[in-house]
Amino acid sequence: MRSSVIVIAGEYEVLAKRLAECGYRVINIPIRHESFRFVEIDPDIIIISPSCREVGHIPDVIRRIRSRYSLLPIITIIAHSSEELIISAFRAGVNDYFKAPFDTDEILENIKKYLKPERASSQGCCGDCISHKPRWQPMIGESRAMQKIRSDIVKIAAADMTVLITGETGTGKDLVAELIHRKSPRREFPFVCVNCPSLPETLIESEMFGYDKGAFTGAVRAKRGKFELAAKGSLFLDEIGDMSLSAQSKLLRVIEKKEIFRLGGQGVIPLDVRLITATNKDPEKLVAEGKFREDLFYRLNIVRIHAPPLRERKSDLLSLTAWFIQKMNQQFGCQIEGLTENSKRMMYQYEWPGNIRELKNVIAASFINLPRRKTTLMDLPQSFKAQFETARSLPKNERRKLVSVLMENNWNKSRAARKLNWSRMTVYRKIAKYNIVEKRARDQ
Ligand SMILES: Nc1ncnc2c1ncn2[C@@H]1O[C@H](COP(=O)(O)OP(=O)(O)OP(=O)(O)O)[C@@H](O)[C@H]1O
Repeated sequence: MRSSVIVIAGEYEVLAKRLAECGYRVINIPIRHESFRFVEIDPDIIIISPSCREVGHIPDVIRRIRSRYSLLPIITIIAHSSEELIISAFRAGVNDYFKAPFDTDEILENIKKYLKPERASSQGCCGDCISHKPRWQPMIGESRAMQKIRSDIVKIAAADMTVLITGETGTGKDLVAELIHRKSPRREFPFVCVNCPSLPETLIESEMFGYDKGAFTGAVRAKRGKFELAAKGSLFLDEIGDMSLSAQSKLLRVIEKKEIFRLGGQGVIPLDVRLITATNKDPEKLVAEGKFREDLFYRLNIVRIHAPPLRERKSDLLSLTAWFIQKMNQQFGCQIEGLTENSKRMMYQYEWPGNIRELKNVIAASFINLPRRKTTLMDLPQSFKAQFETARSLPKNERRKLVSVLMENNWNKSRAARKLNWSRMTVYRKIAKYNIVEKRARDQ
């Protein structure tokens, strides 16, 4: 088994030396101007250790890494921290943070916790590859919608068909994909996950189909692509709606021919994988707009599962909250029992645009204040409370809400998007959907 690879973004010589002594392969990269595409490195963990001048970039750096590597453990070391910064780091997806100066042994212990054997043996590069024995996570929720999804998963898993999972961001599509694999006859074989937008255009073929030795300058040894790595198992193509048109045509060819060729390879490799794809976009709309090939869409949309937004299954809020609190209790060595009635009320009233991921991040951030027995309103992160207040002050009707925020912000779409906690694309989409025309306040 190869040694675990630890990337340190920024400087921390003492720690780097100690990790190397412990047998880890340590790679140091700069924080600034870094693309965070670890194509060759395939790290097991990343430690972000910024200089004083770089501290403010932490949330952005974490977000950029997270967008490509949804499962990669990220730890940050902060010398001059504020509560706000730590919360932003959690919201951006960090797993753990340490305040410098820290005890090196303590951080070593924590690193071990994140280096699970299955991760250390995973292979791959862009995006995350989950190997034969992934750390499976349960799917929490007893709402009618979740019960339906569970029973659909069981039925779909047994039928070896291509699946398309749709749903807003953070609704648990990755989890659904993992469950389909886990319950399928292919469960003993790999579940390989590819984050489509993180695959650079120039590397798509070598990453997906692999290459033989000497296929191009620098190909000193043969490499298996994702399709081969997933042999007899499942290949999960996440964020398929963001795949370029040229990548789509390559994928279509493989699906139609049911075979792949390695770059520079002679033989044909028959395809034996189950394809699972997911998108947080509306695939029919992408097809209508010419952004997604219709022929490919029909090949992928054989069985469909839709993960509903959290606002439509609020009865799951309490069990999800309890689950995340329990996980954080283990992580931080706390014994929090749950939420106070006021906190619960606030959680119920909120619409959760970031869905379960947002809920998880809010709970994680509430641990910063190390609540005593129950999480009070005081413990909930300030940013969440501000978001809640904004949402509450807006009209319920979505069109009216959007118009009112646009007017408030002088029709600046970026500011309106920030205020609504939507992406700019969502703002533009909704403007089109509701036929909103920029007018003076009195005309709307
Ligand atoms: N039902 C659930 N029970 C427990 N945890 C969940 C559940 N659904 C989602 N999560 C957790 O919420 C987070 C977001 O889920 P996931 O990454 O699967 O969402 P997604 O829909 O794939 O998001 P995106 O479209 O942004 O990729 C993950 O940490 C996941 O483990």
